[in-house]
Amino acid sequence: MPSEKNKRKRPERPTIHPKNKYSDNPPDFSLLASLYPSLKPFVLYSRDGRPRIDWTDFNSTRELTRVLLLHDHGLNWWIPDGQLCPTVLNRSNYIHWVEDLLSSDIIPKNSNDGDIVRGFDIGTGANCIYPLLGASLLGWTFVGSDVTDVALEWAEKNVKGNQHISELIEIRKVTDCQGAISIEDSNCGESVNCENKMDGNVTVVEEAELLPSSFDPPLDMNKKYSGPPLLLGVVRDGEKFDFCMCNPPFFETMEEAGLNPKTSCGGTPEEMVCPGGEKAFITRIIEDSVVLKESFRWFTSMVGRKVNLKFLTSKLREVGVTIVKTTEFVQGQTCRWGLAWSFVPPVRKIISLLVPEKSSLSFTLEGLQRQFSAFHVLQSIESFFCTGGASCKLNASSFVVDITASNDQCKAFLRDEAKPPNGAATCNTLEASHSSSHLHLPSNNLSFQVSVYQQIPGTLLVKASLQHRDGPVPGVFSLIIQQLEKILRCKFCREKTTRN
Ligand SMILES: C[S@@+](CC[C@H](N)C(=O)[O-])C[C@H]1O[C@@H](n2cnc3c(N)ncnc32)[C@H](O)[C@@H]1O
Repeated sequence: MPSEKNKRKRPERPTIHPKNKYSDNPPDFSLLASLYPSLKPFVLYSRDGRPRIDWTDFNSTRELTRVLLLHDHGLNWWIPDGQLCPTVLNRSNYIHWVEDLLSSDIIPKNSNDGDIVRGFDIGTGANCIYPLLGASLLGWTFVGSDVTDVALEWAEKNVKGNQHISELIEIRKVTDCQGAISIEDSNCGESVNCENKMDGNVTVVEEAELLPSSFDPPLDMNKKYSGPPLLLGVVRDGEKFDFCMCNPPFFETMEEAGLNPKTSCGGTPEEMVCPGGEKAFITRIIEDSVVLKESFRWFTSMVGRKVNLKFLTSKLREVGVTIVKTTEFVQGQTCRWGLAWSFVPPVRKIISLLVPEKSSLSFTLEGLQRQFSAFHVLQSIESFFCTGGASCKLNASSFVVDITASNDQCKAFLRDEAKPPNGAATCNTLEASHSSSHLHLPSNNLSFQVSVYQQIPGTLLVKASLQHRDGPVPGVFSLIIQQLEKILRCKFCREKTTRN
């Protein structure tokens, strides 16, 4: 039996970078409402008296963002109706992750510019959130690029409204006339010159891989991104940056953007959608980075879907980067990933920063049948483990199930004849080679937590985390999760889904 003390040590869903202002002090809505009367109408109270925000109301989320930026960052800020409204906490996590990258000694630091850090925010949006946070929190300088008039106009307003940092941020317009530029076009600088006058939950798994530095990059000639330029043609001759960052349009269509009923962060089609979705958008950034490898120390982007993270990571290997790093950002039920790469030869030999044994596993369920929700999947997970006799605790508000299974129960999950939960009787279970009789099973209990996250409508991410990294045999854990995956896919998915 776990002691009372151990019971309390349940792994929390990692949500926030330790350097994030809110990691120890989450926003106090009640206090903020008393200080800022304009927020008052948007702070509601639950039956137990706890203050909360209606995340489904755009005006609430925008007012909260405005107040947090003012109160905690001394920033004046606003966006017009319908534009993408950032959450301060979530966006700060990305900034702090970049800060970690810059301060790590994996690649050499720039010696020329003293301590001035220069960043490039691809698609800064009307909210201009990354330059504002980077400049106010860390004194970084930025170029923030965008294509739409409204984004450019409001990004400028948001910069000019903050005189103390306005010198640090340039808003740069990207035009379609630059769109004709291809990676092979060596005259890209000309188009840029004509435009020169303008402008959650944190790291769970982090990996750094050293890749061979002498690698001839085969360029993918079959580019799918067909929009305006991203880096190549926007970055000017001779410009040097420490990093670029990007929160790309994640989706291919507004239907796919699907508008999560639990939140309303706004977002116009220009902000949310691009042909080919984030995969095409980030692939173009990768292709641009090959040409601009001397201009940036780190290239980074947010990635919305794990399946794309896999694709993009292998794309990076193809183009001959020296380092790839990934991280995970979690906010509420949403998971996003950070992807970073560099062409700079590393100063030290890091083969892998991954924990030696995988204590965290995940898979996606795509093509979820319409009648099923994340909650059905969660219940099915509980039922799978309860049927095998394990002790299960389902937490419906955080979408997690905590499971503790004994040795014998582990065996039961892995036995070929293990009964899948209701409705999945025809699913195959593990192959004979994985039969429990061959396994060295742990002598103590196996405790783990399974979480379900909504990625986009019709796609769920299921994540399982072992409670003790130094605990029982990890092979068993991974086989049990494979078993669970098979059963859930079989029960809930319309078609073949992707393994992560
Ligand atoms: C998802 S929004 C991100 C806005 C903001 N950075 C944030 O995190 O809230 C994507 C932004 O990329 C911009 N965008 C799309 N194509 C672009 C391009 N080729 N160059 C620069 N920005 C682009 C869109 O106008 C939009 O503002």
